[in-house]
Amino acid sequence: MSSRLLSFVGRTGRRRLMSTAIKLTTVEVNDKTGIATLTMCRPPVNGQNLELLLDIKSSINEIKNNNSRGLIITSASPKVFSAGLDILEMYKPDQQRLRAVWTELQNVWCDLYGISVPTAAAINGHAPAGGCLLATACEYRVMVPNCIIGLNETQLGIIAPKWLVSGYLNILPKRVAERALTQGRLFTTDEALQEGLIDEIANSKEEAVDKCVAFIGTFAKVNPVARALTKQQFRADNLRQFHKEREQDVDDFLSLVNRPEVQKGIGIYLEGLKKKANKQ
Ligand SMILES: CCCCC/C=C\C/C=C\C=C\CC(=O)SCCNC(=O)CCNC(=O)[C@H](O)C(C)(C)COP(=O)(O)OP(=O)(O)OC[C@H]1O[C@@H](n2cnc3c(N)ncnc32)[C@H](O)[C@@H]1OP(=O)(O)O
Repeated sequence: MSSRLLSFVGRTGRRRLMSTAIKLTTVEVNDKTGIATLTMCRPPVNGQNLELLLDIKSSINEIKNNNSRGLIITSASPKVFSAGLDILEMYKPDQQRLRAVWTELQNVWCDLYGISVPTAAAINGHAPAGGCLLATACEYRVMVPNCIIGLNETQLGIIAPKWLVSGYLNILPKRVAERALTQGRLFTTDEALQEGLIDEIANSKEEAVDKCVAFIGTFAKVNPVARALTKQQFRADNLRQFHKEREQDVDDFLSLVNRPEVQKGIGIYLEGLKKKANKQ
């Protein structure tokens, strides 16, 4: 939960500041299907800052504990599923906060990747980098047309750590994953379908959610314990490896982000994003 300062004029005519708690995710459980939809709501692009990551983590835990039959992750933004890590968190960063951001990204990934109920992503917009990470942590992906998805880290001059790549490797043939990662390729919706990075295309967010519901429905007659243990068997090696390396991974991330040439690169990248947004 993030807290925001709201400014308003009180009866005395003085401007007052009020601190309110604003949740950056919502969880809605459908009474009929028992499926929970986790929606990210951090405009404009669901940039993954510390607060959004904490809220995603707490929503996943809520779903774990409320006996939902499945989890669908989607976005409240009309054009973007998630633009990945909020680049502002990495620019001239406060060190403790930067450490917390990466730790929470790790937490979100392992909670979503490891949850026992069926998971699906209704990708209702662009999903680069950390957006792709969330989608590939799920078991099924449905995406709307004319968007992009992929791990573009090498395009940014950085290496995606192993755990970030492992979702990719669960889905794509090794040959395709290696080429896409070394190129920092962002797939269009059609290309993603062709390569198997997504499972279906839907013409709207609503249709994407419906298709995710239908996927989760395919498990209706499967014993949930047997299903969960089978999923765990497939994912346990990646999770074990991740837990071995997670502390070192945080240190590596911090030292990478703090390098002067990386800081310079992030500054230029941010400028480019802002210029592009102003042109539109
Ligand atoms: C850059 C070097 C990083 C070095 C870090 C070192 C180590 C990290 C190791 C690994 C980390 C990997 C995980 C990551 O997720 S890194 C993040 C990578 N994400 C991206 O490259 C996506 C960038 N965004 C886009 O491509 C487009 O915004 C997008 C296709 C998602 C949407 O396009 P659209 O046209 O709809 O929107 P825009 O006009 O581009 O953006 C609107 C608004 O939002 C701001 N913004 C966009 N993305 C981000 C972001 N990731 N973080 C912060 N802010 C973002 C953009 O600047 C616009 O803002 P404003 O000008 O309106 O204020």
